[in-house]
Amino acid sequence: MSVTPSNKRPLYTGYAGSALLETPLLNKGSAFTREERSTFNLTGLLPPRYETIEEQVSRCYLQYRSFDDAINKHIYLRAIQDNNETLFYRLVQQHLEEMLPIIYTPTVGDACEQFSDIYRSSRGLFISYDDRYNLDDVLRNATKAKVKVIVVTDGERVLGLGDQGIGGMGISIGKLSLYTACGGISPAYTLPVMLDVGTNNEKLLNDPMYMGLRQKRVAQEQYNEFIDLFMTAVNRRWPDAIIQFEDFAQPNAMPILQRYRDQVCCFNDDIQGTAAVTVGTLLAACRSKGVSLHQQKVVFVGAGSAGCGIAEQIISQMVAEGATEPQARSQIYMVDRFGLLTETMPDLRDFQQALVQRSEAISDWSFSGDYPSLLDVMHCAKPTILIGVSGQAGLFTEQVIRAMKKGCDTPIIFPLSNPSRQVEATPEQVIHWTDGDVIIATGSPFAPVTYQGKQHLITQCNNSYIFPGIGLGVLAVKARLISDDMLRAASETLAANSPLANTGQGGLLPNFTALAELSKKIAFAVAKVAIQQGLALEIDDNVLQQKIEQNFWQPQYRSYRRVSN
Ligand SMILES: O=C([O-])CC(=O)C(=O)O
Ligand SMILES: [Mg+2]
Repeated sequence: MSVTPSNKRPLYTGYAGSALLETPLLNKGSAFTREERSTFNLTGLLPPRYETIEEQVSRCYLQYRSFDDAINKHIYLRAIQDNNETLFYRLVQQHLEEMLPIIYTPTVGDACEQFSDIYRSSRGLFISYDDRYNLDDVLRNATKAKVKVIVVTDGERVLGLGDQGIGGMGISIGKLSLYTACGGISPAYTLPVMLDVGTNNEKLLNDPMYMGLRQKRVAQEQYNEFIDLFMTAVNRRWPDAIIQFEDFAQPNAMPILQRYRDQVCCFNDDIQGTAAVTVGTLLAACRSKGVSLHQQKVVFVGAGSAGCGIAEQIISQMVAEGATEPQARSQIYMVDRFGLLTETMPDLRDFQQALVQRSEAISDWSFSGDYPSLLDVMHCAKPTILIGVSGQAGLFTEQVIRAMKKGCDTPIIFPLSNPSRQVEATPEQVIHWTDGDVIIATGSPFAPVTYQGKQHLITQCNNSYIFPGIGLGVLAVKARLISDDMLRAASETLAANSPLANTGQGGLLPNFTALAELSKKIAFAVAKVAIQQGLALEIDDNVLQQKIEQNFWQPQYRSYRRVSN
């Protein structure tokens, strides 16, 4: 069977003249040919030379290099995105490693914080609480007829930067840029959404530039009603779209996921995406060390929904490897603000209750406070894995890391908090404090560290390894829901592609430049599980592979045919 990939087919459009140049999904700028300029009333609107996309990319890159600050590079790239999406993705594709930290973590964090200050042009949907009874109309205003992936945030917990109000739109945009650049989802099918229910960030409320609702976040009951209205309206308008929840605050993230995950094709990136990438990276780390995950003792710093989500996924992986569930649970230590979560600790959330340590398990520990501190846990439990999801810089102190190293060889240490400045310890610190005998991965990108003549690559354990592939797989087979087993398939595929585990060399995870190929593999594995679980279209492996390849959008200009409006 040979089918023309979607980007090779001509596109029929009624847009012409300046309207065509102002439509970022269609604009080709100086690459409009002589014939196109004549057919689409563009003659005279552009400099006379006809350029290729490669020539356009060269000019953009030259301009890009003229900016020194990351935030200015970000603003520049976003401007190209809002002017000519094909060119934007071609540029990013050609300079992926250099530009991902600019359009995504860590610079996207600054862009969220400064969102109103650097605002240039509209993108996506801002759905304000005031419009809650008008949602059908608002969704109609999104000119995209077919939306396949939505990233929605309410901006309450953006990366490790807390409440950013409408600034959260920056993260929805950034995630979707990766869906396209690394997951091959056409930008014509993606929609960033910001649900504006106010902000509790005083600085923003007092900032004359702030462009969101100037009020405190609405009360819980109103909030729940709003989310429900949104989910219902979105499902009515685009019943097949994947909805990715992003950067919701802890008290809402898990309940929203639980509420909708069995009804709508949705997932929470911070809980499930982060869990899937962390488990995949841990599996790779264990394999490269020659040990099994189910033999490890794991300490978490940060027992929020992200930390607990990862812990649960580790437990199910340990069980899949043959551990009993109680055994697996006994090997997980969750440390939060007040210390180790134990069964006597009051006011725990439901999802934390299942992860407490039993009193008898720590009865012979010596510690001075009400609950064991992180350092106490290091001394008494002798963990082999340490994961930071606290959102707080500096929590992995020298004392903590040295205590861990004393208790085990080659500890596995993942300070995952984002962006870079929120990291629990920098890779350089961790490498020094462990005398270079450590396996490390971070959430944000860090440069390699040379210690005693040896170069350590710093793997970026970021959910961007997971979500583009999930999207591609789910869309290939029109999966109805996203199950835990689908996420586990993503983790295992990631681990199976670890350069370090497979060859003893290179990073724990493939380079970002390999993300597109990796996403296709993840998509295949995820889609297969969806089919096996009866959640998707039944198609055979060859057809599935073909669909994934064919659906993978490439940033190339299509030829246009004019139709009358
Ligand atoms: O965006 C990232 O880099 C990872 C993520 O989801 C978060 O930290 O909330
Ligand atoms: Mg996030």
